[in-house]
Amino acid sequence: MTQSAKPAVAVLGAGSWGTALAALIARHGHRTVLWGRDAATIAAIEATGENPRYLPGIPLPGNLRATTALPEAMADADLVLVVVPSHAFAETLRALAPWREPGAGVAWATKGFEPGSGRFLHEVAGEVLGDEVPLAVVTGPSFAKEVAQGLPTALTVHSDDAGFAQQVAAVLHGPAFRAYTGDDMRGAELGGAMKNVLAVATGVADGMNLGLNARAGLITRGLNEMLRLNKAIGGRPETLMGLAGLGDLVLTCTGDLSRNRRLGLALGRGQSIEDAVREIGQVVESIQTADEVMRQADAHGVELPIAGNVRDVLHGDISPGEGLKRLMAREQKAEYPQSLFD
Ligand SMILES: NC(=O)C1=CN([C@@H]2O[C@H](COP(=O)(O)OP(=O)(O)OC[C@H]3O[C@@H](n4cnc5c(N)ncnc54)[C@H](OP(=O)(O)O)[C@@H]3O)[C@@H](O)[C@H]2O)C=CC1
Ligand SMILES: O=C(CO)COP(=O)(O)O
Repeated sequence: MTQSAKPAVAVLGAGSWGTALAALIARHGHRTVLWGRDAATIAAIEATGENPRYLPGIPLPGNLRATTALPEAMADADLVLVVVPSHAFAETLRALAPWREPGAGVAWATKGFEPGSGRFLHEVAGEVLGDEVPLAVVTGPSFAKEVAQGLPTALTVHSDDAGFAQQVAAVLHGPAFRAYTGDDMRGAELGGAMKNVLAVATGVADGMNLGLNARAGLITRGLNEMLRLNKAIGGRPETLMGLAGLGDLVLTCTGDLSRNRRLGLALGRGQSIEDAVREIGQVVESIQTADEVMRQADAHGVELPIAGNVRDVLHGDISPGEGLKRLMAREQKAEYPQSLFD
């Protein structure tokens, strides 16, 4: 640990969420270095104290440093927080590994699975970094813009290493930010990934003006899909009933700051996926995550009608209207054929 009692933190990924988390941590008095690959964005942060591309108009704390040099960001960092999109997760871990200080744990706020393999991110991290490195996932209902603005937020940090979960939570916890801890990495990662796919569904319904009943029905049955897959993959039900599941599901399904919801809204209004993604101009994790969620579901023999229809709409195989028809035509059944809480 550095001279001051507070751990020094390297935040890797200078998009909206990496910048917001780095600003939060710097405000808490930690030596914080934000790494990003785009020289123009990093230079602008250093020169103007603002991230003009991802968080325009929001002042960043004066003690936050930014760099494009990974070794510089990693030097003397007691804790590493990875906040790149899921498609860049493995390559970022491989890049940071040689520069990690001995004893420094690695946490991530990325949501999704490894594209292509469908592996959980903690599995990827364990393989790339080895068993000895403390790992944690940071997840929960948290729009970057609101965190950057200092608005009250609660999220959760899950790790197999209780001490590391506590260290990461302590770095994040502050006057406007509550960080809880838990030890269910699988459930926490599943919740963060699945809510993005389900947000597309509610966005589509709202884009088609299907009403508030439809939205509430999709959120609730979406939670049911999360709980069912969670049971199959060995996550704990309470994780999905908390910040990592229900909390993030409600936020993303109802809040127009969500890029995944906005994608659904655009599709429901008849826009093409290409145009919608171009207009959003930021990462929309559901596009890859829908495939990986369905890969997990198929592997475990779990039926996920909402997520499956989202996947088919995102592939362009069916229209949003056809997706709706399919969901409404499903057989009548018990709400909980078996308990998901045992
Ligand atoms: N924004 C939010 O409110 C929240 C986001 N998340 C999650 O955080 C993760 C990051 O998303 P977010 O910050 O929002 O995304 P943004 O679209 O805001 O930013 C993406 C960032 O990732 C960078 N990037 C893309 N590819 C690579 C790569 N191969 N190597 C290094 N950097 C790369 C981009 O760099 P460049 O500009 O050069 O393309 C950019 O800095 C996602 O998994 C998301 O789900 C979680 C909670 C909240
Ligand atoms: O994960 C998020 C909020 O918790 C951000 O959601 P979007 O990626 O849909 O914007």
